[in-house]
Amino acid sequence: MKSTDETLEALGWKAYFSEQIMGEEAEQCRPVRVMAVHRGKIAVAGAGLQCFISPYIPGAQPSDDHPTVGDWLLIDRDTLEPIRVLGRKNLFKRRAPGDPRKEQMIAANVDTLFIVASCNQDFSVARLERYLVLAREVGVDPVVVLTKTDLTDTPETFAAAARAIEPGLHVETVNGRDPASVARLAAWCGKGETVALLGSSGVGKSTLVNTLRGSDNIATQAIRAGDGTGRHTTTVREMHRLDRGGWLLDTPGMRELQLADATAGISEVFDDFILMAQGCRFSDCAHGREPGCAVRAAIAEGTLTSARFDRWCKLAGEDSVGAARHVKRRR
Ligand SMILES: Nc1nc2c(ncn2[C@@H]2O[C@H](COP(=O)(O)OP(=O)(O)OP(=O)(O)O)[C@@H](O)[C@H]2O)c(=O)[nH]1
Ligand SMILES: [Zn+2]
Repeated sequence: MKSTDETLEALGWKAYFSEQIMGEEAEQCRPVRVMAVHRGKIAVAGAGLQCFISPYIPGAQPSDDHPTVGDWLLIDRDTLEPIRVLGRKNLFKRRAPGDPRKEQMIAANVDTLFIVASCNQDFSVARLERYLVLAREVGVDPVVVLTKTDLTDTPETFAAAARAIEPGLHVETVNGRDPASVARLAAWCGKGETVALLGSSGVGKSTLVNTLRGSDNIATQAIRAGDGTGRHTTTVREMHRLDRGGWLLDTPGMRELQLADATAGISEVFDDFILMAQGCRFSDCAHGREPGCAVRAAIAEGTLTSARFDRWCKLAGEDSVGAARHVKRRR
């Protein structure tokens, strides 16, 4: 066990978690955040505490929540044994490679998801929409971060295209290599805030991570030192401290998340579209040549662009089971 001057708030403790602990439990247990998951042990941090403990909760059922990185965990004050995982704000998971029936947890309790894209020929509204679907599905607030502003004369054109996806969507343009420019993301990276990043290969995620992490990673190093195995501990999943006091959950699994992991979220990004489709004469309207199709009418009137309609069809097709089910439920 190692003592630190870390407070729970600095680790991301919020009312959402404290409200889950009642009288007796509060006396016998203390909350800690899971900072890293290793084989057979987890690194946890609490108010004035950093240590490695066993991830196995005595008496837990296979269906119970098991600790993953980002989780808040109650541990026994005396034995440091894990007691239970607190209810999560959100959970990133994916189908386990090799066994699609199994789910693999990636990260929990993320406050903000940076959806990263670049201001160049790789920019794609359709791709951004997919990531937004995923953010909605997971229940995390998205911020679109458009990188490589230094390589274009018109970053605002890209930003405008992204903003048009959804009213109120946060879109920021940055030069990922320039700390002064990345400072635009400060509001989401402050003390106790947890962020994660998603985006295609080459858009500048690693560059952004390096700029956001800034100088040194004191907390992680302390945990590693406490482990006694130095810097080469095989870390499966880990939280990284950001320069501004926040935390970054950056794991290989996070970056590989696919739309297949999102199911019902499509309907939220395309909420207006789905409402419109409820006006079709036939409940199973395919919005083709059917009479009384409200969607075709909206396209003709110009209230719905055919490009957006095409994107919805494409997304709904890729995720047909989930999307169809969700649309039906809402009728
Ligand atoms: N000019 C400029 N180059 C950038 C910017 N951000 C990233 N790059 C460059 O773009 C290339 C790809 O950046 P990475 O940070 O490796 O991209 P990534 O998203 O982590 O890519 P993967 O590791 O494949 O997922 C590198 O050569 C970076 O130096 C930027 O804002 N401006
Ligand atoms: Zn229709």
